[in-house]
Amino acid sequence: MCDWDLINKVWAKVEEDLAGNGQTVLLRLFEEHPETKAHFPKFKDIPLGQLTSNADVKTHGNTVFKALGDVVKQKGKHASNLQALATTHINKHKIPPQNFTLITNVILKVFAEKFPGEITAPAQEAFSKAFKAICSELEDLYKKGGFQS
Ligand code: HEM
Repeated sequence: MCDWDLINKVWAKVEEDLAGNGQTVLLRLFEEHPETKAHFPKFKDIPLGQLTSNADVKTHGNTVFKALGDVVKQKGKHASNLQALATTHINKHKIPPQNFTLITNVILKVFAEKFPGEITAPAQEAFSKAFKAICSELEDLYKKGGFQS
């Protein structure tokens, strides 16, 4: 069982600057895993250094974090949210499933740095469990969706 209440408590803090926090995560993802940037038609040809001031990165960070917040708020009853994400990321964006593990690991790292007061050991554990469950459910949906890399 994941402690969704604890996760939602931290998420309220994340929402104080949803776009900025999403932007930080995307930039860190591109920095630590440069191959992920190549999946984004809007960003793949722009050097990382220029993306820090790119408004589209912030807008997309907001989009990603809005969707992730919608998942978190379901407190585990997120099957339809994950199905929608899997469908577009399989068929439209063609994102291999292991990228979800990369981004959720980056999210945990960024949260620990930005919110040391909120990311207590139990909160870290709750997010870690929830993200693992989400990634594994997405992987199952990818298998059902016949993802071909
Ligand atoms: C926490 C995990 C993620 C969430 C919640 C998320 C959410 C979203 C949402 C809501 C959209 C727009 C609507 C749609 O097309 O479904 C989107 C678009 C997209 N996502 Fe994700 N995403 C995640 C992870 C990733 C990862 C790891 C990659 C690639 C490494 C990726 C690549 C893309 C691309 C290329 C688009 C299209 C961007 C554009 O409009 O130019 N996503 N994502």
